[in-house]
Amino acid sequence: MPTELSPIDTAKFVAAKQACEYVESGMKVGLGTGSTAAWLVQCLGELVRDEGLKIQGVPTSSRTAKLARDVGIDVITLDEAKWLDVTIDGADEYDSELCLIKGGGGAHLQEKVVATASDRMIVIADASKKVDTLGAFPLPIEVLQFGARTTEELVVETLRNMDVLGRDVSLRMAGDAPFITDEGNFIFDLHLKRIGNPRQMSLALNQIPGVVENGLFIDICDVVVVGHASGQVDVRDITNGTSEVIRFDVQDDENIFADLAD
Ligand SMILES: O=C(CO)[C@H](O)[C@H](O)COP(=O)(O)O
Repeated sequence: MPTELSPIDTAKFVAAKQACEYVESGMKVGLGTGSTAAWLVQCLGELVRDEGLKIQGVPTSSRTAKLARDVGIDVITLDEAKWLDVTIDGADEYDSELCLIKGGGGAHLQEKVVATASDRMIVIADASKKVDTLGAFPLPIEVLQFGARTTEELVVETLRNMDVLGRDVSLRMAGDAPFITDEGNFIFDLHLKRIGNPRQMSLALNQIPGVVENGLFIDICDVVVVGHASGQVDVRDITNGTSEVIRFDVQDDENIFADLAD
């Protein structure tokens, strides 16, 4: 583990570190997927190993499950947990109402199931994820492999009536083959450029039978924790309308990064 991080990793790391404040011993914690969530899992692992934090983690992907086990977090399934105290995850975009686009890492189905089964969802992000209007990031939808081409036609048809600026649909690939999710499904990325009405979009997409779940998270996220390369972290909680600014001293590697050094 490097003790010096790039500006973007510093931003992700300080957001993840601050989000650990929401986690207490005895909690069941949803563990997100992606590069920002990976920092969170590492920070929590450190607290488990060195400070006796006792949590049970519910991962949102096979990747996160492996990382969580590797860092010493007690991993359980969502069915074992039934309900979670908090889920902490990254996002591809968030707007002022904390509506999100997720699924850039192909895990939004499990992420949405886990976040919805939690008392609180905390998003950790760098400042580049903030948008005025969702949609510049392609919206992922997870679809059944069965009849995927027909589902694509139905998606294209549905988009005709939507307030968007682009309507291209692409099958997500992993090299020469389609990307396959942990649930064995395909992902279509919808290149919409601007989503005028995310709520309507989410409902319309989920009505198509072959669509398993779309990557819009609406009324799910409670708090956003935004890290900056300077070490500043902005916390906004929409459940109580509070905002807070925290500053980590990123010059002092001993203080901030040493925990993570091998
Ligand atoms: O939704 C996700 C994975 O499905 C991620 O949270 C999202 O893609 C953000 O990833 P990163 O933290 O690497 O920017």
